[in-house]
Amino acid sequence: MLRITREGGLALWTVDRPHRRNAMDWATMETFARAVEEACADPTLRVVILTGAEGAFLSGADLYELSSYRTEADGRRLSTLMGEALRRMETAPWISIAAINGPARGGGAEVALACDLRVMAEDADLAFVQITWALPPGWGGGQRLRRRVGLGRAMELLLTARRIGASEALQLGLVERIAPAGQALAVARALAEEILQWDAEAVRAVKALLREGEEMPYEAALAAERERFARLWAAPAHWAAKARFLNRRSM
Ligand SMILES: CC[C@@H](C(=O)O)C(=O)SCCNC(=O)CCNC(=O)[C@H](O)C(C)(C)COP(=O)(O)OP(=O)(O)OC[C@H]1O[C@@H](n2cnc3c(N)ncnc32)[C@H](O)[C@@H]1OP(=O)(O)O
Repeated sequence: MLRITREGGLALWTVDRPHRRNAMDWATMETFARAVEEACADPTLRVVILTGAEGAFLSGADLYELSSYRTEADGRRLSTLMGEALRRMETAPWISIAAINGPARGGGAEVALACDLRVMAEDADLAFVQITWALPPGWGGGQRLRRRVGLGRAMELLLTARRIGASEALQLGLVERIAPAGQALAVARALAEEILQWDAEAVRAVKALLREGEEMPYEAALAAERERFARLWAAPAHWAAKARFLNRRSM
């Protein structure tokens, strides 16, 4: 199951199947996909933290349940359901943070990569183990990994399925912050609070311009960035922030 709690503009999504090390069964994947859609329709949501229950992040898809789904159509249903949900998360107006609190395997590593930001506990690890199941990645993790670490390194990680510890993950640019053991969620919350202090429209603009810049020709991305800047220049939040600076000596 996916447990969802909400505190103001922050939502916490916890994959809660500890007896399976938070492997996602169909019901959890469908709930996850629905949660992404509903979150995209909620203008008050600003940050989603995604984590796993009881010391594991996500161990991918549920290998027990999936062993009864053997056809190509089943494979397509699986890669479409999660592939589309993760893509939607990338274009969502809110910021997603993966709190990697324990092992992330296969599809679990792909989910982490699709988030906007990642905090990883120093004793957690990530592994793209798809090849050990005679599969390539199918939830978009191959493309995301290549864009992040380059072709050769992505090839090496996908073809060895080796475990990547927190300091290597940081060095490779696979995660943005490292947390002490047991503190991934706390550090992710602190990161969320840092983001929540800023103007919501400006945060959305930063995400949008960085995400769209990955997909647009350079000149078009620069033009889109200039346009977003101009729009927010005229917004009240910008002038309120400037007024706080300009008036600070008269207070
Ligand atoms: C189809 C999508 C595909 C993809 O694109 O990659 C996948 O995601 S396939 C799944 C890929 N994931 C894995 O291969 C991970 C397998 N699990 C592990 O390597 C380890 O369990 C762990 C995650 C490193 C945790 O190890 P540990 O802490 O030692 O726990 P256990 O191994 O004892 O597991 C406890 C319990 O959980 C069950 N489990 C773990 N992972 C899965 C899973 N992905 N699906 C179903 N069940 C899982 C494990 O079997 C144990 O239960 P019992 O067998 O009942 O004891």
